[in-house]
Amino acid sequence: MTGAAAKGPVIAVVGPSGVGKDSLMSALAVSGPQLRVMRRVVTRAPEAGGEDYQPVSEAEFSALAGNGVFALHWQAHGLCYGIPRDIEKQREGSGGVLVNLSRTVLLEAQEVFGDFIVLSVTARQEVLAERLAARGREDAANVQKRLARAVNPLPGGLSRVHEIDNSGALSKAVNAALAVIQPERA
Ligand SMILES: Nc1ncnc2c1ncn2[C@@H]1O[C@H](COP(=O)(O)OP(=O)(O)OP(=O)(O)O)[C@@H](O)[C@H]1O
Ligand SMILES: O=P(O)(O)OC[C@H]1O[C@H](OP(=O)(O)O)[C@H](O)[C@@H]1O
Repeated sequence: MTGAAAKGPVIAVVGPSGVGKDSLMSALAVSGPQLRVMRRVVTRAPEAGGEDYQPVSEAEFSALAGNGVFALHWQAHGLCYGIPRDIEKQREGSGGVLVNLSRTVLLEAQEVFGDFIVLSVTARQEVLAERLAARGREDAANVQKRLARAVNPLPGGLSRVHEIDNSGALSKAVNAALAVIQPERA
């Protein structure tokens, strides 16, 4: 009789645009044993680059949402973002599933996922501006809008939040995040 494989936690990686959420998640998946990265559904143009996401049109997104495909979904930066219910399968046998979430849906996510850890990634404001400009994924107007959103606070009531400063070398942030995730998984 084989029982279901133990489920790893959902590890939300959150913070202002440009702080390094996707970079940190990719690096953690390489260096963190059995950590997985959840692929999101986003109404962003396929050629935008950056994270590995499933690009869909707004009409496709609302059909998916209407059919209950998402465990969680939200809107930000003029885009729609969805986390498929398949995340529960990804959790099985993992050390945790990393997912880039909006700070505005963290309380809902805590209810939905139960075993839930928040990595709140931070960096100095001037570092954010430099990184967004260098990345070049958004135009100047959109970069300004994203920078204005940087100061949004986390909601109260979250039970497991850890701040990860990514102002310096990415490797430093990766080690800090692993130090947090390992004991949480022990
Ligand atoms: N520690 C770091 N040092 C230098 N550059 C970094 C560091 N972390 C990330 N970057 C770079 O900064 C830019 C933004 O990183 P990334 O796209 O991972 O941020 P993000 O938080 O996912 O942004 P968004 O929310 O806009 O998707 C990228 O060009 C990335 O290569
Ligand atoms: O400011 P908040 O609400 O925390 O996040 C806003 C959006 O930015 C991030 O997505 P991406 O980095 O644009 O792909 C988040 O996942 C969210 O969708």
